[in-house]
Amino acid sequence: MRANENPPTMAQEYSSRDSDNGADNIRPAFHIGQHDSTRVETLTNLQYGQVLNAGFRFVTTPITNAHFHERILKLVDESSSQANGQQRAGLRIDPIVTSLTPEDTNLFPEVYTSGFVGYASPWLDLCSPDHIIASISRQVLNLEVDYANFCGVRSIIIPGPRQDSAQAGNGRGIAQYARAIQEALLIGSRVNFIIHLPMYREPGLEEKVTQLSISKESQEKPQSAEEIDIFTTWDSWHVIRTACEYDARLFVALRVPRALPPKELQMRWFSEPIQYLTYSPSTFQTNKAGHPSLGRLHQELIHTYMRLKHAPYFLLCDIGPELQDDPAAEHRMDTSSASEFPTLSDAATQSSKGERRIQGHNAYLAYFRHLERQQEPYSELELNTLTNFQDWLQSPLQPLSDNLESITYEVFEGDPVKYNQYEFAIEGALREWSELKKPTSSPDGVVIAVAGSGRGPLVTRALRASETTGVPVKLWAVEKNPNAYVYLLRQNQTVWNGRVTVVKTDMRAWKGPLISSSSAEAVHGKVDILVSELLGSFGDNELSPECLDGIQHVLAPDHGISIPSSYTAHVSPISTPRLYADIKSRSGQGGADGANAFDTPWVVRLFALDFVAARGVPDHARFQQAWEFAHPLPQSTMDAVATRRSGGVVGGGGGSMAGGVGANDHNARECHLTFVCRSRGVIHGLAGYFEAVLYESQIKGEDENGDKPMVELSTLPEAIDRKSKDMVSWFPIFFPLKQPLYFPSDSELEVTMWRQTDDTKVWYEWQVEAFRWVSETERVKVAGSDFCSSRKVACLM
Ligand SMILES: C[S@@+](CC[C@H](N)C(=O)[O-])C[C@H]1O[C@@H](n2cnc3c(N)ncnc32)[C@H](O)[C@@H]1O
Repeated sequence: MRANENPPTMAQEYSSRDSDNGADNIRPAFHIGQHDSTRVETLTNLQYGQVLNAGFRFVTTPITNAHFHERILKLVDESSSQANGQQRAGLRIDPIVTSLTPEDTNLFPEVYTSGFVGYASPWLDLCSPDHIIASISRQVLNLEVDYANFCGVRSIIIPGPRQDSAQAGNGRGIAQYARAIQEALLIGSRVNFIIHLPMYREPGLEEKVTQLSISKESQEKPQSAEEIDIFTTWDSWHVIRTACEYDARLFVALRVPRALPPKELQMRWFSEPIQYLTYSPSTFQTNKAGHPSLGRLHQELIHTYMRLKHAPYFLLCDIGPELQDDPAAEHRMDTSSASEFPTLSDAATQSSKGERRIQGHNAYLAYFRHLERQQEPYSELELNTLTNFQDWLQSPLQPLSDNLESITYEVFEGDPVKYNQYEFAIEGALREWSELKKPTSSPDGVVIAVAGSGRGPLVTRALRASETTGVPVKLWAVEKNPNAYVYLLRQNQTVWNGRVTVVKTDMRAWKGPLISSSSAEAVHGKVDILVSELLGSFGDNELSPECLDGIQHVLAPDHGISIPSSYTAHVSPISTPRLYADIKSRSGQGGADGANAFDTPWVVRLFALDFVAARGVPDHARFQQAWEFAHPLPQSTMDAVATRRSGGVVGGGGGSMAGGVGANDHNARECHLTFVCRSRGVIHGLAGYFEAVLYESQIKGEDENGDKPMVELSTLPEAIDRKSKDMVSWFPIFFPLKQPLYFPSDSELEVTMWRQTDDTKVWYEWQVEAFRWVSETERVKVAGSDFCSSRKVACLM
């Protein structure tokens, strides 16, 4: 995990224990709330109790009532006639919505109010091209937000932009909507804002929401299937949250459609801050027994979303329960309209909603409880570690310049997969030594040095490999951390039976195994197998190349090998709005982490993300290799480095790269990669991974296919299961962009990265540009990120 801080543990409320069958299975818990779109007044205490008794955890409430709606409609009417006169006089005076009166609302602060989720008036039209309607809508929203905030309501759902209004004026409507939300965020300073949006706009299913006023002709014409652009709702959301600067109090309530869109869009939403998944009767199908159910794809979607640490809640809309004890409820049923929300301005459309209040509505809730029980239980690893670390930003470790604590080593040692792979690799190498009769640097056996031994787990594995293969070894443990050195000495006494020689030194200053110190000058021997684990989440970011270069001179020149023998860094551009918001809020805070929050790569278990690059495009894979390092370096490179360093002071033949101008130039790298993106989107940075070849056998035809077996590590999502399944020692690294970079559909994202080095430090630089083909031969740049630099990622000193 390369973790030096721990996230808060997964709260118990995020999981449910299955005690039905006596098993101790913990699985994601479903929090299910209820929304009734015909409700025009706050629930009474009794009604609230009924909803809870029916098995719901929370319920939505209107903030204002029908009286207020009527007052506003009157204001719209009056203002519209006045506006005609003003327009003729060349004036534009916006009407003023006066404050709420006790008649305008039934919501008052009560002990249970914080259990309510406010639902802003559905008849608002914040995008309206009619400035009177837009202005009144905005003012009403502000009043409702302010009042709900006062009452202690902690979340308010706001119906998303009306499509017909939003489309008017070339996106002006959405901008207007976004601006109104931004203003409301300032007013309701303690409230979370949740924008209720469909996953995508389904032609013909566009809700006929009642409005303050809009002419019938402006209702959109039905779209044909080919015309559907499934990203338009996401576009609107992107405009809104961008205008609100990724405010941490802004979320989405996602209306799940009956026909799910392609995975691409599902994953796009997965990466967004979804607070609720909302379902109405139309989402469901009926099973053979006549009960509501959801198809396999819907179940998969729920399963995927429920693995999130902050999993969305479910909001069941218009499925009951009937609140019969309230006389007004009956009345509401009779007068509600066929549209989703009641209107006073269009009585003609009113009809009974009785048919939508399906009998046996609790079947929906029962079905969701059934789905809850179907969720796969968390594995031990998920429960104790992986879920907690989801999207949790950590500073990369710097084991060279810092001395790690025992607890950090303990975390490393908790992952057997890495150590198993190392043991296989050492076994393979030892077999090679015995089968090919390779020379050894000591008469007592193959000389193995574990460089950077930590508390010694690789030493233990090397001893085990020797026992398994029957190949005798001489073992050296080299560690610069003085505290870990004490631990290693103790391990040698208590566990390794004195079979290991422990040396406390920076490996770059080590002169090799001491053969004799009796004469005036100490004699040092060579090492046959150099084992090290100095890899970071991006492979080279913990300075493995520099450290190994520095110790290479102790390796037997003709036959010595390094485990690992090579490692590669890989990147992919990703959309991670939640991480962006997190980094943005840190960057405003100052402090060690905050000041340069965008100039730092972060180690993070990326989870709520969307890989924007297409898969399977020849030469433009979703994950691409940035660069590679291999060990040992060819002698010619070492000679060139030595020449460059010749002016510097390097103690006793050590290989330190420090001390001479340009001595580390050979470890600089650069890459320029092109990623193809079919759908439009936004990226917030680059996900970084690594792969390492620990050992590749020199004995041909050794495995069942006659190939040379390879022992590898990989953190790449596409390869980890094949190469090092269940390995959790490393989480990915994230290179953030200072500003989100939006790109149109069919774009190419060009990523340029540098591994920079001088004689004291190593750092990364990165930049992304978006291009689009405008003809067969011409490509134009459509967007570009700032130039980003980690300034200093790791110190060589
Ligand atoms: C990532 S830890 C691995 C520890 C151990 N091998 C394991 O797998 O648990 C890297 C270790 O290398 C040590 N190290 C890093 N650079 C070193 C250097 N230049 N010389 C000696 N030790 C070094 C660190 O102190 C740390 O103990």
